[in-house]
Amino acid sequence: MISARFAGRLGSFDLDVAFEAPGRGVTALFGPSGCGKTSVLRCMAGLTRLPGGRLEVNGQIWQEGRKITPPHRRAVGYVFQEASLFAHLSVRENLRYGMKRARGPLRIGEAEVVGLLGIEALFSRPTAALSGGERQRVAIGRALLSQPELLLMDEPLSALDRISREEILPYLERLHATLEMPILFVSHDISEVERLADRLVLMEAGKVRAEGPLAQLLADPSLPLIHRPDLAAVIEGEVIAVDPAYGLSEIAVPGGVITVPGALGPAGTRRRLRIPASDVSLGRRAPLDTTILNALPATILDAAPDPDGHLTTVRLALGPAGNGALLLSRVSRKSWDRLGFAPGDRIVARLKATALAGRGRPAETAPERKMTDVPD
Ligand SMILES: Nc1ncnc2c1ncn2[C@@H]1O[C@H](COP(=O)(O)OP(=O)(O)OP(=O)(O)O)[C@@H](O)[C@H]1O
Repeated sequence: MISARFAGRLGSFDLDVAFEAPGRGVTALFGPSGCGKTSVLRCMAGLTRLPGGRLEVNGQIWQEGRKITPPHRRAVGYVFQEASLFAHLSVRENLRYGMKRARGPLRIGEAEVVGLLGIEALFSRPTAALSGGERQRVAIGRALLSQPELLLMDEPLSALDRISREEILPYLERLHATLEMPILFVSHDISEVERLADRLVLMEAGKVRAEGPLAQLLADPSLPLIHRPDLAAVIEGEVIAVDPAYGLSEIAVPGGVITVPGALGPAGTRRRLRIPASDVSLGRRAPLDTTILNALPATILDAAPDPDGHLTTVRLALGPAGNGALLLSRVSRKSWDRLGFAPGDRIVARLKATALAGRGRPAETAPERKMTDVPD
């Protein structure tokens, strides 16, 4: 468990934040440029000292007002935007440097780090011969081998091109699924946050505007995130069946089962789905003649027009009882008015399965089961 509060002045900037984060999983600090995200991470690492603060990490007090544990006495791993590897050392020597800096008891071994980040093949290379994504993986490995109690990542992907970013994201997802360690992740790219974070701390002008579970905050009608053009719901579920012939997987989510393209791993694998609001349409009943595979019973929670007034954003709860996962739909205000839906209405949400392609994320493995093995 992490409990953080930092208040004070940095030049002409006022920082006044307080938030909590669980002792495991990824908490994203998200907000516009200059809102104070890096300053919070620096306070957590002890690099910036604000006398009005308190920091507790898994039962250890690292700051209590002016009593501040210096950075070198904190078991913190820090990964920066640009991987700062030692140029004169090989990859393996860089990793060994991390091990020498180990503060706390052994939590993660070299073999596990190397396996998780896929860096064995890079071992003997000089760091100058690495791509941006490879450098960042080595930097993360070095940080992990210092046996941190807490891993801080400040925009670790923002210096990478889109392809390298896509390459490295699955490694970060694996870290998230495997490590028993809290990760504080700073980003101003919501798509990274949607893929990696469990919790969100939304910052604005040096303050915490809101904090809570990711899926809830992404869909909170009182927050500005609801108005973004690429609005999407993030839903966690479990693979229950795979149909290799059609290349489809069935994912059980709270309140329903969603069919998704791709063989998304053996039954039991946890997956995260990102479902764009623009790919969800609404109807009174299940469509008869359509190519749409997913027609899910749901209940309308509420609806609000977008700022320009042409679109309506609808929040839905999946399932016949209307208590399942939160789904979002963005429809034209004209069709919303024409259909005359209202909060509390039971409707059918239609999702285009292709809209979900490749957006799962692996977790624990479980024995393989095919769709054909699942009883009707
Ligand atoms: N040591 C300092 N002295 C003076 N001003 C500072 C100091 N540290 C941070 N600031 C100011 O605090 C504000 C917040 O900076 P910070 O880097 O924390 O924001 P950020 O949200 O991480 O921004 P970005 O997303 O652009 O990296 C900025 O206006 C910055 O200039």
